[in-house]
Amino acid sequence: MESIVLTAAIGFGVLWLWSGRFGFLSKIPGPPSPSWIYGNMRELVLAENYGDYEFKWQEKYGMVYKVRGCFGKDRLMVSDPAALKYILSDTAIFARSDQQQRVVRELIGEKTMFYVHGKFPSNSPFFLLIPVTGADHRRLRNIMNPAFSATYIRALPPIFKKVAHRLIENWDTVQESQPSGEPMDIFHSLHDATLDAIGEGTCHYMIDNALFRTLASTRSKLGIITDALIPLVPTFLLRATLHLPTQAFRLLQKNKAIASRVSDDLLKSRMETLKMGDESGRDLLSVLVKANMSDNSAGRMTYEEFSQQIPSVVIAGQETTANTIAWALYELAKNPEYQEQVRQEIATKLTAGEPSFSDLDGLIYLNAFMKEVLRVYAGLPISERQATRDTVLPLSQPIITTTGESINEIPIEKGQHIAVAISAYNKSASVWGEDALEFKPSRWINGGVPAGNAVGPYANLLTFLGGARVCIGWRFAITEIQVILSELIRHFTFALPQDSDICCNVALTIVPVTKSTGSTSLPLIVTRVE
Ligand code: HEM
Repeated sequence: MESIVLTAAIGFGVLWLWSGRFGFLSKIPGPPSPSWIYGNMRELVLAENYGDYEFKWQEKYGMVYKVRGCFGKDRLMVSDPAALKYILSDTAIFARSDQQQRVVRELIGEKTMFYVHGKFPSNSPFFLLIPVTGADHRRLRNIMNPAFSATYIRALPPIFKKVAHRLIENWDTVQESQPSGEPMDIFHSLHDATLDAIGEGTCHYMIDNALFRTLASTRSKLGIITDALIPLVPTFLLRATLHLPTQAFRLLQKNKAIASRVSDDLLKSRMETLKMGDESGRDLLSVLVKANMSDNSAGRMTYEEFSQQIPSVVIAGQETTANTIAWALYELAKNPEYQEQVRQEIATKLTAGEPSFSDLDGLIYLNAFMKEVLRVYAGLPISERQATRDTVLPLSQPIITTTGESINEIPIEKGQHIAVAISAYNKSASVWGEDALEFKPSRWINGGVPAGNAVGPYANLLTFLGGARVCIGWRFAITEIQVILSELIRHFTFALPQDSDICCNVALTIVPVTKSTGSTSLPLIVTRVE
């Protein structure tokens, strides 16, 4: 009996691994795969600088091509605007991949807005039955949207300015304790600052930095294999693994427990305020607590849903924003002239008082620079999707198949993995021109950027994705970056140490890594402006 079950399981596994190998996708061109185990994944995610291979593949094969994943599974890399719009518009056809869904469910829970969607891709041998639908995602977004609207975000610059000044004090203290001109690692303190900004900007609450430490670490060969195997591992085994006593898993469990305790405290204290009749709060916490107390089923949020949204927002918004500011300071350190131009602009256009929305919008050089950072250093370079049913992907430009046909659309089979190539879209020559790979803030001033027909919500960038799952916090992030960057540039100059050897690695988001030490860090020479 045992041998029958074993043979059936192996047969099923082999079938699953080989499924799709002879479909239409076999005609889509792409780079040769150097390994059956890793496919092209090592080139994709372990490149010394993110995109070393990917951007060349895009140049050679165009905006839709095929790469091989682990164990021979094909995936489609997509940066074609028409295809992207189609993929991002309908979460019922293109859901997050089963690998991502399982990780999110174990790390946060199945009520987080990252998790809820339509049908689940069901070609995985252990596919899950999810008791929620796309309607739950829409309901959660509708409840949360007012706390991320332009009207609410307009109130945030003073909060972000306070956060920036705490960071400035922190850097002053570090500077006093070290010889002048010595490099200072700014990476981790930026993460603490963006955690403060999210806590105060969404809940008027200071999240304890010492407790909620970032998990940023880079990817490894083992991580690639683990990612590929996750959809195949039974849930009980996955849960048991996450409780293994390794440093990373302990930190993960601790963060989860803290997030749940913080949510409890927040709910209780804000409920008290509301019961006392103060309904004036418009921040995310007030919006969520009011929804939890609501009698109207369309606008109601259960306690479980409430407690999983706060950690989701922190996870989504802390690292992405901190890394973007880190890359901005790195580029300023590389471009001393542009840095001085931005500093002059801030000195003449921003008073020492509270910056308003329109003051921030009027900073031409700072905004051009920020857009270029968001374009070149898209925080999340790839987002995975999986088709929940057979469909046809439209293309804005025809591609030539390996059999020589010119095609304007690609048939997609249920279960197909799609990589939404965010960073590649932002660097595509057909969208941004021949100098797309260069870091060039002036393109935003001289009118060299595409107008209209945007895929993403801001400046035609895909950095915040687009469609139904567009980043809910994109306005929050833009305002936060504008305020924190302008205060840091006003108070400090930034220069690269002589032996600087920073690489751009991918963890989940893209992080600066010092090549000689292998550590996630960004040492810069930071000097007070007198
Ligand atoms: C530069 C900073 C940021 C970048 C580059 C960024 C990027 C993204 C991207 C690409 C997604 C889509 C992920 C996917 O579907 O695979 C996303 C979703 C999300 N982001 Fe952001 N984000 C940033 C800042 C923020 C901030 C500050 C917040 C909150 C305060 C936030 C909250 C969220 C949430 C809750 C989602 C999930 C939306 C949903 O599934 O409906 N993000 N973000």
